[in-house]
Amino acid sequence: MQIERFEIEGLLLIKPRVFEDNRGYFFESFNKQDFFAHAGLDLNFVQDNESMSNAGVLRGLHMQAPPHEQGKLVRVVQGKVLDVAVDIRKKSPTYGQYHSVILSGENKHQFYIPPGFAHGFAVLENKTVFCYKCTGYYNKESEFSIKWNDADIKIDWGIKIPILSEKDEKNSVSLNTFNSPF
Ligand SMILES: Cc1cn([C@H]2C[C@H](O)[C@@H](COP(=O)(O)OP(=O)(O)O[C@H]3O[C@@H](C)C(=O)[C@@H](O)[C@H]3O)O2)c(=O)[nH]c1=O
Repeated sequence: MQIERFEIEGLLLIKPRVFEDNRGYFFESFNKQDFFAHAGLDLNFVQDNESMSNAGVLRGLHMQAPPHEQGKLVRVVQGKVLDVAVDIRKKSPTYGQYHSVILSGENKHQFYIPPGFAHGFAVLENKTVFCYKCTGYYNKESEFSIKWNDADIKIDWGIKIPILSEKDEKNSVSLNTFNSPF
């Protein structure tokens, strides 16, 4: 397992060791001990999620407020996404900045997004299966959504008119009107 860090502190890209043979492939998609040894994080995941989306779908930018905040370890089993994390930690020197990575069934990379980030992804291939582990349970009342096309964050999604949920279309707020709970 290899770990890459970025300018925005806390975000991690995990590149697992993949074993390939005549049957196909095998890899450990999560190992608590290894994660602690390599990243120094003793994560306690309580919920696993899976979604499927077609190309052009954009889910995000989502987060849950404390005490229901979530760290997320996200990956793609099949297909490809542009995955984005936006720093919304008020005291962070990189507040309002984002980092994006390509996650695909092919590269098998995983992105760890700690609490204090808004998260979203744009789907680049049909029938993309997206899986993630969360350190907190889903709590509808604590959910917030920031506009995918926020004028201050300026995310380069590579999609002009995405397919959004009704919730993301109607209930997302701009970063400049958002009072971050982090
Ligand atoms: C996220 C979630 C949704 N649901 C339900 C609520 C709703 O009826 C249906 C679809 O929910 P959503 O539209 O919120 O799904 P989605 O837009 O895929 O939400 C997800 O987006 C990505 C970007 C994230 O970061 C996740 O944390 C999560 O917010 O599933 C749960 O029961 N448990 C959950 O953990």
